[in-house]
Amino acid sequence: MRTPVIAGNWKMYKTVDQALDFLNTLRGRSEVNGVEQVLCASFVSLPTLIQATSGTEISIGAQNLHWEEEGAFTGEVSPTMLNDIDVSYVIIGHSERRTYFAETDEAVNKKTKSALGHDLIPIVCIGETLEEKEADRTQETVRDQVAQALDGLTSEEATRVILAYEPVWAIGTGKSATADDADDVIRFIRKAVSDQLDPQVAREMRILYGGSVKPGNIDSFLERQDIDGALVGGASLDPDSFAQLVNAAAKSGDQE
Ligand SMILES: O=C[C@H](O)COP(=O)(O)O
Repeated sequence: MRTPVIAGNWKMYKTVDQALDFLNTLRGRSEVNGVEQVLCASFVSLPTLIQATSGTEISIGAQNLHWEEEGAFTGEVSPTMLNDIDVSYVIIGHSERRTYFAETDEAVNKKTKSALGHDLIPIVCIGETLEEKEADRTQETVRDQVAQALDGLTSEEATRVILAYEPVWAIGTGKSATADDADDVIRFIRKAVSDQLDPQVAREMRILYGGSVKPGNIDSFLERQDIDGALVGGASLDPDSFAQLVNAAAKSGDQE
């Protein structure tokens, strides 16, 4: 059985004090069993958040990393540095990084390998743009992104990857994919993983949906067998709404 994951992507929101306020309000409100809850915050807040969540069921993730361990790469953060402060997860290849920071599939692959080599759990984002969707190229796009992200990984490594299917047109727009459409694409992704690696990896790999997920629509995604949780932007910024998402996922895990 795959443990559901609710990962909040705080993007470039929240100062250190605001991050701590969030945790203080969240305390005791989110279910601790049967679900992995992850908060992916800015690099600046990570050490404080890790200290504040020590001994709790909340895990902390970064939103990016460089694949090299060290070097002359101004402004970058290495996997070794994330290890040093006990970060557990890292988002890789988010569409905002692909669009605004020219992150390529090749870089996504290098970062994924580097994260795995440093015991970080990569949350690798894939998804089609509106233009690709309208040209009926959703499957082709996600298949290529998955193929390149997982290229060269062993089955054992690939099983540790979490994929997040985030249609770019659904991110921050309030217009989520329908559960039917998300489910269709995620089943297609599972089949692609099975063809590329092996059926067991496809059965064990967690695949999340992301794009305008909120407490009001999370159940429709979680009730689909192939959707293992969500990567959430806007609705993860509020502790009450994040707790509701986590609790919904814990409940969905109970029912399986
Ligand atoms: O990483 C999260 C996604 O970009 C989704 O953001 P959103 O929930 O605000 O649409």
